[in-house]
Amino acid sequence: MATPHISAAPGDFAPDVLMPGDPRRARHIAETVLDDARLVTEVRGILGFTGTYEGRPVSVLASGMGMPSISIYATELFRFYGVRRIIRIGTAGGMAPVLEVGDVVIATAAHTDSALTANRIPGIHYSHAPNFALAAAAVAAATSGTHPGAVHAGAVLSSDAFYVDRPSTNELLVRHGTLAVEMEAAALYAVADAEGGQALAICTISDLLFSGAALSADEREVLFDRAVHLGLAAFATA
Ligand SMILES: O=P(O)(O)O[C@H]1O[C@H](CO)[C@@H](O)[C@H]1O
Ligand SMILES: O=c1cc[nH]c(=O)[nH]1
Repeated sequence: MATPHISAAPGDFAPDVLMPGDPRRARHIAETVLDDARLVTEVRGILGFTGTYEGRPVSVLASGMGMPSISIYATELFRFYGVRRIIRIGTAGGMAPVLEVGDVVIATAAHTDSALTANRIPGIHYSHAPNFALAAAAVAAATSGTHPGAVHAGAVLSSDAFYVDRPSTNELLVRHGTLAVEMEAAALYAVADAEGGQALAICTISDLLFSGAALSADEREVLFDRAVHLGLAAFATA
């Protein structure tokens, strides 16, 4: 049973899926974190693998960039492949001055400028929230000492645009507690709600909007191990 965007066979995906934006990050996770990982789909170069982690089946599938793209993959996984939980392993731009490059943000809420989710329930300002058990388990793993390093929990902005100049909007968002900007979490949370699944986004800060500090593209591809292990801990304990 292939879908328009996934060529895997029934049963190829585990119920738990890690979802980075970048297909090469999906391959890196499969090759360095999972045991016995095998490629299960590569339509449009969006790579998906299934293996095990500490004996539990886990899949990893790239989402591509932006809310339309992650909405397609998350919907097809929940609706047609029996997937129950998706954790986005993303990068994000740091907005709040407390953040440093390499910090991890567990997205306990996602604001958005996108009409994609606003149109789901006309007239309603939809609340984009992760599954509470997954978020609580990731926060607990972050504070357990097993995965040291700065981890923050709070709201992100899921933006439709990467290249956009809106300093006053960003300032207001930070004043209202927003930590970082990325481009998928809100849509993932809305799809999970609509499809009866569970979702969470854990993002590594790849650059700082207020200082210009940034990871290189190569570093962005691999420097998210802490986020991956927090996600795997959340799957195991939620
Ligand atoms: O690194 P990923 O997971 O793709 O996430 C961030 O990076 C991309 C933009 O460069 C957007 O997808 C944004 O959300
Ligand atoms: O600034 C950034 C960095 C990563 N992802 C984004 O969407 N924005």
